[in-house]
Parts: sequence; C-alpha cells; structure tokens
Amino acid sequence: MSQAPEVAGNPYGAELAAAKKAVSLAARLCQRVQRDILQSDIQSKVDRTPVTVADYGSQVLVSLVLKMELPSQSFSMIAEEDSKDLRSDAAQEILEHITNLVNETIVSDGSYDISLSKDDVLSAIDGGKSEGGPSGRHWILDPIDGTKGFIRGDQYAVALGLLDEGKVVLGVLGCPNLPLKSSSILNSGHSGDLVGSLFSATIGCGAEVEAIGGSKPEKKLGVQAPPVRMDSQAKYGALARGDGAIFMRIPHQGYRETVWDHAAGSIVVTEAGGMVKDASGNDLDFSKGRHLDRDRGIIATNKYLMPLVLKAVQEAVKEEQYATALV
Ligand SMILES: Nc1ncnc2c1ncn2[C@@H]1O[C@H](COP(=O)(O)O)[C@@H](OP(=O)(O)O)[C@H]1O
Ligand SMILES: [Mg+2]
Ligand SMILES: [Mg+2]
Ligand SMILES: [Mg+2]
Repeated sequence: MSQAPEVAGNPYGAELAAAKKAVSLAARLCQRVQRDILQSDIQSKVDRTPVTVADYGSQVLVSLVLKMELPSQSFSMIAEEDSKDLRSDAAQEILEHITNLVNETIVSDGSYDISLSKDDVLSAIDGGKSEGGPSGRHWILDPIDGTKGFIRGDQYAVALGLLDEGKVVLGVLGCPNLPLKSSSILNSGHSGDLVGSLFSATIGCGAEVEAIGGSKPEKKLGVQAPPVRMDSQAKYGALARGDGAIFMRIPHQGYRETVWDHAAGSIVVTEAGGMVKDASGNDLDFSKGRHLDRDRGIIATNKYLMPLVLKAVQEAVKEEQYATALV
C-alpha cells in the first residue's frame, strides 16, 4: 500500500497529519476572535488568569479533528481548559457564542459536514480531563498558550503534543502572528512578509516550519545562535529556527509548571538539534500527570551553551537562597 508522503518513514505520520490539521483549524478560529475581540469574550479563571471564547473554541476544534481523523484510535487528552465555568446559567450566552464560532469555523473550512450543539461543545471541552501518566497515548493541548499576549494582539500559540509511553513523540505549534521569515521578527516585520508559522516535529524525524495556511514545509530547522520579549511557546519555535540562542523560564518558587505549556515546544527544539532541561540539568518528565515533575526553571538552548547557562542559573539560584537565608 502506498503511503502519503507525510506518513512515509514517520511512525507517527498519521498522528502528525491529524495534529497539523487540528492546530490549523483551531488557529483559524483564534485569528478571527483576535481580530475583533470584545471585553465580553474574556473571562477570569479561579487562579485569576484570563480565558477567552477562543481558548474554549480552540480546545473543542482540536479534540473534534483528532477524533475525526483518527477514528480507530482510543482518545485521551490532557488539556488546559474545563467546562465548569461554562455550565452556570450566567454563562449560557458565552457558551452559545463559542458554539457558533466553532460551527462557523467548521463550515468555513468545509472538511466536515457536522454541527455541534452546546452540549457537544461542553463534552468536547471535558475530553481534555485526562490525567496522562507513563503508559499509553495521551494528547497534550494548550488551546491558546499566551492568552495574555492573545488579548493584547501579540504572540500566542496553539500547542499540541503527543505523549506515548511517557515520552513526547510529536509536537505541533501553530503561531498565527509569528512571521514565517526569521528576519521579520528582529527587524519588526516588513509589509508583505508572510505571517503565521506552523512548527512540527516527530521524534527521530527532525523539525520543520511551514506557513500556517498549509504550504509545503519550507525548511528543516536547526538551533544556532539577540533578547526578544514574546508570549507563549512561540519562543520555542523562534529558538528552534535560530532566531535566538537561549530561552529561560525561572518562575517564582512554588509555581507548578503544567505539561501543556512545554510539550509541543520542547520537542520542536530538541528535534531541531537543541536541548531543553530543568535548572538541575535533567530532562523534563512529562509522564507524571498534568504537572511537570522538575526542578525549578526551564532552559532551552543549543548543546554548546547549555552547560554554561546551567552553571550560571545554578549560581544565581544559590545566591538567591543565600540572600533569602540572610533576611
Ligand atoms: N505565576 C506564573 N508563573 C509562571 N507561569 C505562569 C504563571 N501564571 C500562569 N503561567 C503560565 O504561563 C503561560 C504563559 O507563558 P508565557 O509567559 O511564556 O507567555 C500561561 O499559559 P496560558 O496563556 O496558556 O494560560 C500559564 O500557564
Ligand atoms: Mg491559561
Ligand atoms: Mg499555556
Ligand atoms: Mg492556555
């Protein structure tokens, strides 16, 4: 049997094609919402972080496409959002808005002849409640990573990874506002440059970037060697193609990182030849459920700089602990 080019030589070819399709469709919904976002589209979660109609809509579309494209596979997904806040009477209007957005996006794409009810939307969102773990396959989804950036009109990413027997084996990062050409970020863009990058990586097969609209993959990625402030895992994508040399994240003590904030981004960087470690130099462990089990801090860089950055971070953390002990 002949295989589609994307499937040939890639043990996760079918999953990769489905993941790209899912992220691209979700990104289409996000782009539309970002263009004319209203205050009423934004809600606040219990942890006081924002969530928008697009975070929910993106989660619904990704879960829908994965199920439609991979009908014979059992489905488990660890995703950021849940439907709790949408089930109250006060949220019925916003739920209707999300349902309309999802259905309009499906119609505009034309791939599926289906229409979702409000209940379908709620259960699709709750399809992301898996606890993951070291056995079996689990999708890992951040429907919008960098929601604050998204609301500001800046960078954000739709980030989808696949965990297989405790290892991230595939990642797709949709970054609708990231110029396709690296130079456009550093030179703050030229009119006419193509905007919207879709990064993808499969274990052992390397990483690629292409236009989010779905052109042929343009180039293989390679991590090479200025600071750029950017929301979301778009940072991992930018690093993977050599726009920067180091990405470091040292959150306040006690903050627990979630798997969906790093799964897709980290495999895109490692498959481009880079490294992603915690502050102690260990690999990130995605097999412990919804949270990452790791020492404080995450560092992504190339293999030459990693030892130097680790040393500097460990010294800085020691100095901070010493200063805290003196207070
Ligand atoms: N106090 C905190 N410290 C570190 N990260 C936090 C945080 N509160 C939220 N986050 C996470 O940081 C992510 C955004 O990362 P960045 O700062 O790189 O854009 C958020 O993802 P979401 O936008 O998906 O909620 C959220 O998960
Ligand atoms: Mg969030
Ligand atoms: Mg996130
Ligand atoms: Mg998010």
